[in-house]
Amino acid sequence: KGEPFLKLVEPPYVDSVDWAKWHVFWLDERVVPKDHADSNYKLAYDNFLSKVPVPPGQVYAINDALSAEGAADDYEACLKRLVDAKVLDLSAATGFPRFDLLLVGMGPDGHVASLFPGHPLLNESQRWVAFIKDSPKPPPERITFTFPVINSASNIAMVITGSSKAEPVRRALGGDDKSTDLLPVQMVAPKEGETTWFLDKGAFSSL
Ligand SMILES: O=C1O[C@H](COP(=O)(O)O)[C@@H](O)[C@H](O)[C@H]1O
Repeated sequence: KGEPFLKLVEPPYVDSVDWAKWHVFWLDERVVPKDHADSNYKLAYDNFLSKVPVPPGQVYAINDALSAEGAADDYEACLKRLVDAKVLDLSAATGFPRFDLLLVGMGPDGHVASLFPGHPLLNESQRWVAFIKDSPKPPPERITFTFPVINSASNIAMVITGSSKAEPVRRALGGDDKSTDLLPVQMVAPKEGETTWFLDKGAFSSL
């Protein structure tokens, strides 16, 4: 996951980044302990954050001692405190937080973050961070940024690998999708930002 960004931990890139300016968040997280094999924090820490000097106080993991509801409330409150402290901007267009860059993956079913096809959370319009307890992909309990937050970002990097993702990539980018229900990946449409797609041969193979 996020393979192109792993180059950043290697020379010459690692020395060309001002890591002290970074604040790192999770677009979605599974409600499991931070050292659990399913933890997105663990994935990012093991492969990326343990290798670069981002100040630990600027790495915002979820509170894994809380329930899914509690962790979503706590993460949203954390974002609101960072807006008050002027660490995080609000989008003038939407009133939701405006992240500089979101690194977004996609599942073979077209889900992004923990926003799954046909789930009521796709229509969440008020919350910044929501919880889900019936994720069709295990583990079932997660928290996730909502679409208003995703679509307020300045830049979105869609990083998608593997032929199992070719069909939803085709629906999103092929320009000939006649389906009436949009896949979550088709709902990624930043209002004032730019989306860049990073696809390997497998993910690109139906285009
Ligand atoms: O569960 C999740 O799945 C997607 C995609 O995962 P992949 O294993 O099919 O690459 C991911 O982007 C999301 O953030 C994650 O929590």
